[in-house]
Amino acid sequence: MRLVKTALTIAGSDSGGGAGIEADLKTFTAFGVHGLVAITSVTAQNTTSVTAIHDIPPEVVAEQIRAVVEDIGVDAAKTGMLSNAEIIKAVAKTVEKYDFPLVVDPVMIAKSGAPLLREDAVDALVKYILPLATLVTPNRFEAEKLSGMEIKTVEDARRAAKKIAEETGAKAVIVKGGHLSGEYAIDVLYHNGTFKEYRAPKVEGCTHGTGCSFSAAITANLAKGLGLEDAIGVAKKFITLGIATGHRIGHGHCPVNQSAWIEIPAEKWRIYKELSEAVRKFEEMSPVHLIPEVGTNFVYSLPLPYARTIEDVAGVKGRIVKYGNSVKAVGPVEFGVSDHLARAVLAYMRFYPEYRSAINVRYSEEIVELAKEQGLKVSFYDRREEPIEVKEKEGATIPWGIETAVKRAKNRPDIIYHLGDIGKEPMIIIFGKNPREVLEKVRLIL
Ligand SMILES: Nc1ncnc2c1ncn2[C@@H]1O[C@H](COP(=O)(O)OP(=O)(O)OP(=O)(O)O)[C@@H](O)[C@H]1O
Ligand SMILES: Cc1ncc(COP(=O)(O)O)c(N)n1
Repeated sequence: MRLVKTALTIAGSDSGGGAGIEADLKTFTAFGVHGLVAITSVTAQNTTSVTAIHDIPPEVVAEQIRAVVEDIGVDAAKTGMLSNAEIIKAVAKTVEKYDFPLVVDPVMIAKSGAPLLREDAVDALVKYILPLATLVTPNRFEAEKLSGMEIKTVEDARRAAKKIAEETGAKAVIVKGGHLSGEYAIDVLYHNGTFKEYRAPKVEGCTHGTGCSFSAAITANLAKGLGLEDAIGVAKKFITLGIATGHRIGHGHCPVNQSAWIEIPAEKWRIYKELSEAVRKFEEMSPVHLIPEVGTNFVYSLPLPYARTIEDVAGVKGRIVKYGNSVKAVGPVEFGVSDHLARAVLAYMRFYPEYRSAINVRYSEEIVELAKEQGLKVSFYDRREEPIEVKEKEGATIPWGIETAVKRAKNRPDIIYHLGDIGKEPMIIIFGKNPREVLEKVRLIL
């Protein structure tokens, strides 16, 4: 029995790795599905433009499909860029022999504006491929072309989805709302005579390859056995995260980040383990004199671009407190449990992205002097210099303080302290790349 599920993408290659086959394979991997490919066309492409297109002979496209279906087996398939009518006919003739679910992303024009489907091939797509589709995933412009209607609102999208399904014989149609105006990205599914909406807040981010990755995510989840509506629900979460966390590469439309889906949970687990271990070691050191009145926290953040809010930073729930002659973590390591120190590390990471961990300890002149003697770089900020507009903004003091201290220092400071204010205890914060490095600095001042 084959334990791993397989998904096949029949699509073009994007040398920029943002869309096409490359996006599909990364998406399949993110869902733990083994990816198979039938390449239809090789494009020379980056984030700004498509500069060459070389179509693969139709019989070679068909043979790639046959080769993998007959040996490995395909649990679900998708099509992307099909480029010309001959390839479309060859693909239709081949896939109709098999009974796997088929998601059709009717790719027509790249985000950068280049046509990826010949004008005269649209009819072939409608005639040969759409009748075989389990789901068709047009964006606004593709849906306008396929339905012959103008789409400006979600209501228009509903009518277009129904019309495309009824006229082409596709089993289901989802008209995507990425190109519609409004604060939500709303996709409208028409399936079994009913409508369902999928919505997510529109995010600022990277959108090259969204359509490819979205349809690949649906395909992967169909391969895993989810029903169509559930598969789309997962894909919607996946694509929203991928857009929000895209790496800003190239000079044009940056690509969706397909790894975020697995990288964030994996990183969170590593952070949890490393920080828990470091907290245990800190307890063993029993540094009672380093614990301030408000307690100590010890934090470790997700790397950028995933570190966005305090929810992305792990800390000790209830902080670390004095307990007789020892120190004790009140609760376990969790994400989103630190406020002040998490803000400090997020602010510090804006200048030094690799420095993701920090601990706060009691302020005293001796500790600061000792740190300097040990070769640690020290900087500070003065809460009395805080501008009024910063004071009035909730949660803005610490980022302002860290920025001020970082800018004041000639070199990267290992330690930043402040002398307190009315009702605010003075404090020292020690930064490091990871909890282990932070502990080494704590040892130096012990
Ligand atoms: N800025 C955004 N924020 C959140 N979701 C978005 C955004 N833009 C697009 N989406 C979602 O991404 C998915 C793909 O939609 P889109 O309309 O961008 O497809 P597309 O134009 O085919 O993509 P592409 O051609 O870039 O590959 C849909 O679920 C859509 O709602
Ligand atoms: C090979 C290939 N397939 C599909 C797309 C569409 O993606 P986008 O509209 O995001 O450019 C593309 N640019 N290249």
